[in-house]
Amino acid sequence: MDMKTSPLALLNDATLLKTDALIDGEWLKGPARFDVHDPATGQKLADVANLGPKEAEQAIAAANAAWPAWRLKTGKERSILLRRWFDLLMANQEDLGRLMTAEQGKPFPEAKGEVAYGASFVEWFAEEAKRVNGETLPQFDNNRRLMVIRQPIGVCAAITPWNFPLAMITRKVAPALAAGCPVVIKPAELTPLTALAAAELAVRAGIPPGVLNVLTADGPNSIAVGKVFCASDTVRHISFTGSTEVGRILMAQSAPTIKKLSLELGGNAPFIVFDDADIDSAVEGAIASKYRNAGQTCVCANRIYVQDGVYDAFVEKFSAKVKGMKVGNGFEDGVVQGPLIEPAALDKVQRHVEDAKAKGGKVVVGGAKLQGQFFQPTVISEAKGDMLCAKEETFGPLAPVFRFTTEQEAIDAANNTEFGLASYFYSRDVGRIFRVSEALEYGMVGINVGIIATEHVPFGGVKQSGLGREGSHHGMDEYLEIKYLCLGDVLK
Ligand SMILES: NC(=O)c1ccc[n+]([C@@H]2O[C@H](COP(=O)([O-])OP(=O)(O)OC[C@H]3O[C@@H](n4cnc5c(N)ncnc54)[C@H](O)[C@@H]3O)[C@@H](O)[C@H]2O)c1
Ligand SMILES: O=C[C@H](O)CS(=O)(=O)O
Repeated sequence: MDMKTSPLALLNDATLLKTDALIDGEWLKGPARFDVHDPATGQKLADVANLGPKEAEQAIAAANAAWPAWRLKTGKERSILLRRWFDLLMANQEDLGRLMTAEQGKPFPEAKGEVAYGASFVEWFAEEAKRVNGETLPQFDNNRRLMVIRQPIGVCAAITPWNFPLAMITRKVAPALAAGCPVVIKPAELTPLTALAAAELAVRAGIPPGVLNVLTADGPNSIAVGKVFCASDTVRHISFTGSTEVGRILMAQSAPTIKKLSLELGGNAPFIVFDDADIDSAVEGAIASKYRNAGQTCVCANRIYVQDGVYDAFVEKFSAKVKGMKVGNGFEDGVVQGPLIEPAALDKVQRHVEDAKAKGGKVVVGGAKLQGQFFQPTVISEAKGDMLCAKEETFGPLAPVFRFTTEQEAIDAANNTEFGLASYFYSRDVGRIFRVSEALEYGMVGINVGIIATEHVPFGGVKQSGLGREGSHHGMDEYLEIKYLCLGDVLK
């Protein structure tokens, strides 16, 4: 690695560049290594420990050994340690952002924003750790007392994606630790550096050895490690964020051990603009939702539906904004769209563009790959329901704009997918707002807004977008088991 030209040469704290895996408080070089590259330049950034099934078993054993002492801490004691971790994440926001832009590509300001977003889950669950309350119930016999307690589920495995290298980790690890569970994290092979730096800060915060383990692995070893997690009786909960396809695999692999699963999977978000919408506000919301992280988010607007009466005005205003977007290296001033994560991602966007054009779509802006792993921000008008971009998650900077006439037509089109994560619509008619909100088959609905996620809301989907919720007080439930106590002979 040529540190002279590497973006990581500018880290304020060079010791945050961790490349070994963390198991039981020890940094492990591992039996092999895999390379991590900068998607903007193709430059090698580092090589990282490439662990497999043997080390996965070690990490599970370490977590299980650390669990008794961790669960015996009071919620307040765990809260204090999580708060220290939050403070360290925020104190190192710039370095974590730099690592993230280097390995994932998102613009530096956006990366620093994700650090604050990811840290906010640690802050939130530091507080929730103190609120794991139980219940007392009316007795059915005066000689008994009935109560409900909630206890940590046990060793958790977290498998996370590359698009939010910190937030998708803390959204799982923070509630798990708060609830009293130890965790083994397997971060995406494309973006391990941010995860390892966050783990280093957790160690500095005083999270004990074995409570938080980070197992880095390349693609093939990720599959092998996943199988170990699924087959292990010690691992009681797998929290996965990633594609629906992999979610299905993990669900099937976990069936023999009846594991609790939290699945945050793929999306295909509709973004509906009605005639009565504030068009300028709808354009702003569509830009924010569609092109954040170069369109590589699970809640990006994937299909934009615009009612006939405002279709031309929306396409004109929206396209004018898209034309003005600056694409480039995430460290360059003014860049709002960085590279896509890998060549296959560009191929998928290009495939969706060519398919749309072949089926009558009109390219209004962009439509082509640029140098390297960059793709033009793209708008296609006259999009139709038989196009690939209507049925598949594009996961790139392509905005297909569909025309519709009636409210019911928009609802039916929006719901015509196996996915059900995020959805959006713009209207200022109160009756329509309630009719459409309640008719959309999605876990989340943005109304007159394009960005909806924050740490204290229940984030998650229905249908094949997943199981469970992350964030909010609901996020603790994934890591807690309910136990009913029936106490007899209490008056003797
Ligand atoms: N619902 C959400 O909150 C959410 C958030 C972010 C991303 N996503 C989804 O994730 C996808 C993009 O992320 P991605 O490309 O990293 O997804 P992916 O499913 O390819 O990979 C996600 C993680 O799973 C691991 N993995 C892959 N195959 C595996 C296997 N057979 N066994 C065990 N682990 C395996 C990968 O190494 C990675 O760590 C998109 O579909 C996006 O919608 C969803
Ligand atoms: O892509 C997945 C993230 O969950 C998106 S968000 O930042 O939480 O909205």
